[in-house]
Amino acid sequence: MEYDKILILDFGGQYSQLIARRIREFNVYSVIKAHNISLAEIKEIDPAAIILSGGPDSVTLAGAPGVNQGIFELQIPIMGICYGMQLMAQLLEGGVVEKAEHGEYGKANLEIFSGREIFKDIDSNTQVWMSHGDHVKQLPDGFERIAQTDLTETAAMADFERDFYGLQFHPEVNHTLEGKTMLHNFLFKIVKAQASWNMADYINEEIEAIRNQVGKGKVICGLSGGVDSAVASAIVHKAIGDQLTCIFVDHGLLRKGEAKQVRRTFGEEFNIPLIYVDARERFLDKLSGVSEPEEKRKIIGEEFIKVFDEEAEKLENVRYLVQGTIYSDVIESGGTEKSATIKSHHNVGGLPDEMNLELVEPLHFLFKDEVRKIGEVLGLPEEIVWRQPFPGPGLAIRIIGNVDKAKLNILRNADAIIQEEIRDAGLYKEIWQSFAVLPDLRSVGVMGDERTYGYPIILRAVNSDDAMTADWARLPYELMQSISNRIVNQVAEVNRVVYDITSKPPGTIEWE
Ligand SMILES: Nc1ncnc2c1ncn2[C@@H]1O[C@H](COP(=O)(O)OP(=O)(O)OP(=O)(O)O)[C@@H](O)[C@H]1O
Ligand SMILES: O=c1[nH]c(=O)c2[nH+]cn([C@@H]3O[C@H](COP(=O)(O)O)[C@@H](O)[C@H]3O)c2[nH]1
Ligand SMILES: NC(=O)CC[C@H](N)C(=O)O
Ligand SMILES: [Mg+2]
Repeated sequence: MEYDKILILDFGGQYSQLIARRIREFNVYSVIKAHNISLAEIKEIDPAAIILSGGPDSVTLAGAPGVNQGIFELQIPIMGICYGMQLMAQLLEGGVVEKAEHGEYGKANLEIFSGREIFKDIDSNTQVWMSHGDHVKQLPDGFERIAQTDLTETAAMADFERDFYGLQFHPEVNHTLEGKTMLHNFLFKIVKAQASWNMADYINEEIEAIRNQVGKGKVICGLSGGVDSAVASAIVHKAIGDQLTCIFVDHGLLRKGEAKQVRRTFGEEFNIPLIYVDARERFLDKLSGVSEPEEKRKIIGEEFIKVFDEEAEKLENVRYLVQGTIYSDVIESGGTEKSATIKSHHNVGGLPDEMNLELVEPLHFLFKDEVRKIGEVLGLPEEIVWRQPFPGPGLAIRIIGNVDKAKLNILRNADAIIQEEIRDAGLYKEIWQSFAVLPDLRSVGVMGDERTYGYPIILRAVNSDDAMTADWARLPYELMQSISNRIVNQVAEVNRVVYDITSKPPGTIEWE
């Protein structure tokens, strides 16, 4: 690979992947490694620059994660972000870090008084996002203070001679309004990187990695009809051709008409063999009487793997399972060392402990909008690339409490009306997800002078960039009225429609 590489050393920060993603957006290659890799490995990577990420630990405590001191002798630019800056200050001669009297969390005004290239084209006062309890008390030799906030004297520091920079705030998050400019300045004015890497290169690298991983072995791919698995299978197919077979599982938790539509679209558009598995009864049996959300997720995750195992057995000599897992699935499932489990995504935290098949996940570190870009580069049809996400556990996590056929029917009918109305209003692509939720309660209504006692349907529609955060969509009133009318009139068991106006956080997109 002949592009400039930016090496990110990870100290367990929540946003380490976001740093990598910002760099990819500038068409520069980046690679994330654990903070403690050896100097020899670093030299092998031969980075054009190193970024030290944030992290939950405190450098003031014994046993805090460190880094090989040799990086400071490589004569390449280094940027430390938050914990990374504190570590730099502690390791370099003369620097002192201590616990601050007060932490600084959230938005802050950064006052810049120097900075040359790193703060080029940025106003001297700009909003940044902070999340720290420690601060740099004394600068290491050769450094100067280049910015401050009300609470933090050294909010940024630089050694212009050696091109070492420390930022106490997080340039990678959107709340740091000029964060992208700062990273851009670092990459192109300081590192002088070439913007020569792109998604096509990503695809080629993945193809090579997949070939190395699977060799001549046979591979199956869980194909759901969603964009992630469509893109994952397309990449794997490019890599290994007819070693790949796709498996589409109908677990009885799909939406109205979905099984048919997926079989048609992929049967026609993809020249990859597709096996359809009718697993409706077995999933519903396993879910019968179960109401706890995490329990449902685990059951579904496990049953998926059983189905994949059985299909693999039939095909013989299959050792690998491709999944369209993306980074938000991993983070929410508590899949990185420090992250908490919000919900066990069936394809990550919901997997059984023992697995026969080895996973192949070419999109593991990407965010959804990047997956869509790859889908476009690969020339996948627009209806696949721009399909709204639909969770693997399907309608089971949109029915609060017990799942049964009667409830599935109600939810399917209500959901189909929402899909149709959103499409007719021309909003399908613009909205991240729009769907119905069926809660486990009923209320009183009056229809045709009769008392009704029926279920409400919760309408959920959100805007998002990457599913990590989301806001409820400001749907036009006429559209909401039309959805409400149609659902109450056409879905017999429903007598009320409500709209969910909660963002994420504090809510999540799905209800379970
Ligand atoms: N019904 C299914 N049959 C086979 N595999 C599935 C099914 N549902 C989900 N999977 C597998 O689980 C992975 C994760 O599901 P997820 O819903 O996150 O992705 P997706 O369906 O590919 O895309 P999207 O998020 O846009 O719906 C899929 O990429 C796929 O590999
Ligand atoms: O494949 C999946 N398996 C799952 O178990 C799962 N749970 C949530 N989702 C989808 O992930 C995104 C974030 O969802 P939440 O805000 O509800 O956590 C949203 O797009 C959800 O639809 C899932 N996808
Ligand atoms: N976000 C961070 O990297 C925090 C660094 C360190 N844990 C602090 O509180 O100062
Ligand atoms: Mg899906």
